[in-house]
Amino acid sequence: MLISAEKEEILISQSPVSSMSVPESFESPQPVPLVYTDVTVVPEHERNELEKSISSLEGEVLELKSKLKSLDEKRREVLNKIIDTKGSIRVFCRVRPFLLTERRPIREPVSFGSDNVVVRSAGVRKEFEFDKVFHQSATQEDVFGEVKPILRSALDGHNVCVLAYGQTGTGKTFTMDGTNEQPGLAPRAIKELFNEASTDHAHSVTFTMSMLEIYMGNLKDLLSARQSLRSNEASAKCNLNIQVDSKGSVEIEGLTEVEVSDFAKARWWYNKGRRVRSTSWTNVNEASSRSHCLTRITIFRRGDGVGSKTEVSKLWMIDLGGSERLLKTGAIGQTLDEGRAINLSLSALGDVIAALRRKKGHVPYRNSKLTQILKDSLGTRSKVLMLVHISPRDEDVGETVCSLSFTKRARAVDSNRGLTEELRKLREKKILELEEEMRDTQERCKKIIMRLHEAECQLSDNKKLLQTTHEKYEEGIEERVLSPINHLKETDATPKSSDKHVKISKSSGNVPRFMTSTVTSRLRQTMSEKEINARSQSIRSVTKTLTQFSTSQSLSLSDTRSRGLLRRSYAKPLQAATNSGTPETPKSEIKDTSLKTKNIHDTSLPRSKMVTSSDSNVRAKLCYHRRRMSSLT
Ligand SMILES: Nc1ncnc2c1ncn2[C@@H]1O[C@H](COP(=O)(O)OP(=O)(O)OP(=O)(O)O)[C@@H](O)[C@H]1O
Repeated sequence: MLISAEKEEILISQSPVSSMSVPESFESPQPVPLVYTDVTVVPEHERNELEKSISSLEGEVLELKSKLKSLDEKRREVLNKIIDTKGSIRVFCRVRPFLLTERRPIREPVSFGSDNVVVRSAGVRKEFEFDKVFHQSATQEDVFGEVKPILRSALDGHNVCVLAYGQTGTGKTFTMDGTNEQPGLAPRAIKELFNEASTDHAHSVTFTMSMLEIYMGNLKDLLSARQSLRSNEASAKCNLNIQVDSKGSVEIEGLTEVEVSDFAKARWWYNKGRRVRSTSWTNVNEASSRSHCLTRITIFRRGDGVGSKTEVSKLWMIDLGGSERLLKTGAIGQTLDEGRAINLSLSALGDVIAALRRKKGHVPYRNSKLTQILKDSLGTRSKVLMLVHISPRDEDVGETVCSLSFTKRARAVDSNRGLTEELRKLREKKILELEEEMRDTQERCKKIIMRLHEAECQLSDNKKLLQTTHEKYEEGIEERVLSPINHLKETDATPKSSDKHVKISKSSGNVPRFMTSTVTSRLRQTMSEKEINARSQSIRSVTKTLTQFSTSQSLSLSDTRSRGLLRRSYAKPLQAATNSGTPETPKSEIKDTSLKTKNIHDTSLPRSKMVTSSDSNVRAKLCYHRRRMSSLT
């Protein structure tokens, strides 16, 4: 037998032989020195390694995902604790700066600290406490920074409500919508949701959006296609009904809900809703100040695991109607009605928040449309953030005191004032510790996500490589095994012109990647080539003594494994020639393991495992391959 299939080893002559100007007339296979080259075994070796690497990467990805899941649960827990310790209903105050058209008084009626506001009017000093006060110089970014944590909470499955409250002209719309240059909370929050969702590797998150307006107790769909109708008709036809399902989840019948796949789409719909709101009121005395505008983002969060449920949560961003006391300003007619409606719903909202804050048994949600809609988002599992806006003007002091009093009710119980100094310090310490734990967990999550991303990329690359390798490998076997004898002839023949090399190079381009030579194998091959060149003279004389390739030593190609071996043994030198960029002609020959080469090298090793080299380094390397090859037998 010429080739021992079990040994997976083939002795081939090296391409440099072709440079020895072998006469074309030389019919019988040219006896050449037998040089073992391990390039024939590298592909098998690499494929095995590829498979091993894939299975180890798959294991790592699973492990990382489970670690990420438990860290994510921990992060959720810690965040929830922080929000609960700070208070699930938080009230901030934002003081509007003086506008260019306004005159600054010598003694400003409103002064403020980091968490309190003091109003002086007619010799009376009133102080109000808040979770945070945003001064006149506070930017949109500063405000958003405080809102950000509860957005994370919305993504974690909690219903969240952000409300802008205050007298007309104090900056509610500026805080919620902002301008193109200074975007407000709503566009920033939507962007942040998309950002956060894109980094969530354990869940797939999708969003839908709805916008509506409550005016005089009627609900108007701001994203409806019917908005082309004139304002009055539209409001009449869009009086939507509020439904509560058995689980207590609130739904508004017929309200348009658009799927938003990215921030650009969400922004487009948001702007559309705002436009509809502002244009529909142009004939009605800027009544937009006397309506509430509600934007709802519904979050659908589904785990990657099989059978995992979809969690649904809502983020409400609400620009409330102006809170001024229209009844006391002598308003009449429609303005009076609007004022009544607004005051009713705002006071109902105040009652609900106060009841929740006091953890009172009964929460009066049914007293207004606004509180009915927000029933499932103002509850115990929800997070509420109210931003009270006040004016710095002297003329507005009365309204300022009213607005501040409204929120005083809302935060009467959990406020710091009710706590002793010791308890207050303890609470602050606990919050700091939790925040530290949160940062640490987030940092660990980030590292795991990075590694997970790397591992997934690596895994997908390796899988592609293995797939290509298999396909090409199978194709190669089919093509070449069809006519093995021709193949033998082809490899035995000495190409006459460079055209032949081009052809070879082209065909070798189809050689599977795992069959291409590695850096190490190319190095070994180069060393072997050098060795051959140095010995070319002695080789010439020796060749004559070599045994001719006999028919009894021909290959049996009925065995598929032998075919595979053959194919690999051919493909590799071809590719090596291509890689080297030299027009070398691979003049490969398959030699019998029993070739009489004893006269070349006196060695006890079987000929198939014999390596010729005078260089000790090469010998050492090749010895290693001898060992490896013998271990395959
Ligand atoms: N923090 C701020 N910085 C700069 N300008 C502000 C700020 N707050 C409000 N303004 C400006 O004050 C004016 C009134 O603000 P805005 O319209 O937002 O008030 P509003 O409370 O929403 O009024 P309405 O109830 O009528 O809708 C706007 O011109 C706005 O640009």
